[in-house]
Amino acid sequence: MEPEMDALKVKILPEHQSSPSSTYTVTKPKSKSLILLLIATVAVTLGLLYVFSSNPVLLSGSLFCPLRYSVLIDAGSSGTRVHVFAYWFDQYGEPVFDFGEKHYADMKLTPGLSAYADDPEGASVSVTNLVEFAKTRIPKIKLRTSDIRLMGTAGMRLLEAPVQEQILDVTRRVLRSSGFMFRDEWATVISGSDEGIYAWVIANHALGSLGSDPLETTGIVELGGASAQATFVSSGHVPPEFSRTIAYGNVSYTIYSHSFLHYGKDTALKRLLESLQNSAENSTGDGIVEDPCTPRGYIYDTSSQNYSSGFLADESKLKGSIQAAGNFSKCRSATFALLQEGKDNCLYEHCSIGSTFTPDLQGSFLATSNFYYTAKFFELEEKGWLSELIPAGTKYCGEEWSKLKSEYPTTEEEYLRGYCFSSAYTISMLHDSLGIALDDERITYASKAGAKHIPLDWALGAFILDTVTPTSYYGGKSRKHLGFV
Ligand SMILES: Nc1nc2c(ncn2[C@@H]2O[C@H](COP(=O)(O)OP(=O)(O)OP(=O)(O)O)[C@@H](O)[C@H]2O)c(=O)[nH]1
Ligand SMILES: [Ca+2]
Repeated sequence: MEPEMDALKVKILPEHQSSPSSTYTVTKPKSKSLILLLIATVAVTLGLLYVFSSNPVLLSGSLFCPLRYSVLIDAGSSGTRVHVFAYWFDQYGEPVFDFGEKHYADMKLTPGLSAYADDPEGASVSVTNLVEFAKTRIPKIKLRTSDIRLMGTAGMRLLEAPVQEQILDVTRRVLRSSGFMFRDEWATVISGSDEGIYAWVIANHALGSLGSDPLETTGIVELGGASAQATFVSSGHVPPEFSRTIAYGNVSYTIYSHSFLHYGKDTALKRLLESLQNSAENSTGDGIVEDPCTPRGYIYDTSSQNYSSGFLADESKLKGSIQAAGNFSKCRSATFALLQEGKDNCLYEHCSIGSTFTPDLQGSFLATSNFYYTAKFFELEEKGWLSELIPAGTKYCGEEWSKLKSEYPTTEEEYLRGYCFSSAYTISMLHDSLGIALDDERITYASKAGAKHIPLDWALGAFILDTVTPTSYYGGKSRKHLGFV
């Protein structure tokens, strides 16, 4: 995304703003005809201003509404992504967001920062590269007034606090010297509840339901690498520990938001394999236990370094005790058992996953991240996809690994190996545990939403919310109410 060049050739800048590179300097006219040319140019410009002023969008980002920039780094378990936003405030002081390629750019690097637990300094390379990418998308003159923030999610949440801080301190050092506007407290690990709210915000912004009737909004269920989120407006009772209230425009939303830590696709698969290994070690038979979530013939010789998330167990340790024996219904039962672990510690009227309360899901939902990747791989219909996933997963889990590799030669093995597991896990989570009916057409899978196909990345929701509502980031103010950005 090149900084948007100005539509007009002659800029009349507000006096407080230095003239950016795109402004042409009008030189002293040498003759009468030049003076006439200058007068004609100014007259045409004023005429255009009058015409355009009735249509602010055309003026946005160039004349009275200069582009502003913000950078957000999402430190996820399977990768770190930098998001670069260009935005402006219209003549009413309202922020204008555009996530098209002219005003938005992103890049992802693997592995995630949590993979540097044993070498926190190693995280600096990743963050430096992401910062350099961001700098290619923002005019140099704007860097010092553009904020950069880093938000860690489940991958970082799973680290011991001291290790988290070591990695965060490394990122703070890089961000301090980046040339962007930065404060140490802007590199943090966010709560799962915040992560869910941000994803809900971008989804409803994209769908145009942000600011409308709460019961018209769309919920989000997201299956990440190390955590899963469920976020939606519930008309039922929500205990305060699961309830979040956000105001957008003049509408207040009371939202159920929870992040199921350890229940991401990668961490759940790791837990399943570890539990199988434990039962192999405790078995009285030949010490080999079947793994119903991995296609027959798969050899557990992948060291976790080969996986982007770094969360999958070092599978080579599993050799000799676990045998791949893909079987969808057995995998669905095994993953359901995983989701029900800890249920006897439930303190609520009912718990959906572990000892966590979830109100009955209501309204429409978007299923994102690994739910999306799995449904997309099986080329399922967007509506009614859950019921289709069962036969598709049953067939896939029953295939030989060598056949799958030859059938999908361009699919990364890390992903190919996980589709048996993720198909069964999707059903045991969304249907068996959260109670979504298999034929419920209100839940669709997606990675983008709305007429403008906006990416459903929680980071975009964080950017929106922090621009329009006061946050601790700016001493209780929002970007909208601050002069510097
Ligand atoms: N099948 C498939 N899986 C993918 C692809 N890209 C990413 N993933 C998987 O999707 C998950 C990443 O989704 P994200 O929501 O970005 O998860 P994350 O941010 O890395 O992890 P969290 O810290 O839990 O949020 C990981 O499990 C990846 O292995 C893809 O192209 N295909
Ligand atoms: Ca994520």
